[in-house]
Amino acid sequence: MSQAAHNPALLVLEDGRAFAGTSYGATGETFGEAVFTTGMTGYQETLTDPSYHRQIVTQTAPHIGNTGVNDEDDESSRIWVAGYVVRDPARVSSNWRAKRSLDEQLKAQGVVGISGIDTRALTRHLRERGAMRAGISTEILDPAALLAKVLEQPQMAGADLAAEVTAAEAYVVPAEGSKKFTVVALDLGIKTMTPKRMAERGIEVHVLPATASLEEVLAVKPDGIFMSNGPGDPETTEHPTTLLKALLEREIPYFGICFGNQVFGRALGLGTFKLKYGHRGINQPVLDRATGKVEITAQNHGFAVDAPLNEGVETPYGVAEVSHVSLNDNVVEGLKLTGRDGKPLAFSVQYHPEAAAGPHDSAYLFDRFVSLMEGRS
Ligand SMILES: NC(=O)CC[C@H](N)C(=O)O
Repeated sequence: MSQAAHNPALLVLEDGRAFAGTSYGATGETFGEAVFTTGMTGYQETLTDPSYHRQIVTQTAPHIGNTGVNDEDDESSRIWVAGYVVRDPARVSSNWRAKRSLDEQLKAQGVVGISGIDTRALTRHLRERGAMRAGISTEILDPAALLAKVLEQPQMAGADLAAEVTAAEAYVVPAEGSKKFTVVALDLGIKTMTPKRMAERGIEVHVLPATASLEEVLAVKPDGIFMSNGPGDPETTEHPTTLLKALLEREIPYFGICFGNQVFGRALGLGTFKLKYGHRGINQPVLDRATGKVEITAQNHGFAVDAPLNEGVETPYGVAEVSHVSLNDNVVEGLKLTGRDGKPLAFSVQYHPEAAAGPHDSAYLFDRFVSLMEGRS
């Protein structure tokens, strides 16, 4: 190991729990909400998921970095996690696509991390006490001093972050093969794989910044509307929620993923709330209540929609129902709306059917979006 790998680092949680470890990635200090993800693979996709903006992510899998970092698997243009916590980083990257080590990539992008700590104890702590603010430092190694800085940081509840991750300019992802439909995708922190999964099905995707107006959306003459995943508290999504209400009023088919599920819930008049420690990983079981099928899903959410599980909700746009639930804790994992004409109008899921790095059980939802638009064209 290099000399730098032996530099000390400190992780402190806002309730005072501290973990002394070794510097990993960039040196310096960083702050965010401490959360854990249970994915055994896909660390490159995790790191570049904009929904992790302002979060310090710990991997429950102990050995991370084995396959290095390649030029193909990024889910956006940069690493978004605020900090990274790994038990036992790989000393050697081994994969035919690897261009550099994970440690090098973290350093190149200035991402401060810590390794060599008991990530199982950290995960158990977050599971018992809930996700909470944290800091990692290679400079302040006194827990009380770092804790004082952690306590100055903003909470995730109430955080309005979409503007910090959205595209500055609109762009188009062309349909692969012959074009069947045009969709506007509102970018609240969209991942690369999402427009791609639509393009593969003949959809031309117009990705618009989170601030796009109703006029800008309608100017595209979309057959359908999509709203993406994204960081922050769904209670702050006033503009996307107002926009979606206007689009549902016009009976334009809608599909939402993750943040897009929460925006949909709010547009339907439902509330959202913060989960104790959230769902993050690529091994989360979900029940599709219409078919009785269980999907193993990719997830990354700390908030959820509050909806009655066993009765429909009357809304100005039709009747809404809970379509999917988590088999771990019954949290709402999907919503569907039947329009005033009795036909399906909109649906959304709290998890990630685009699922890079898998699993692909939920890819059928993109086909369902195509069918939804066919049913209304
Ligand atoms: N991946 C997402 O879109 C997450 C949505 C929201 N920020 C949450 O944590 O619940």
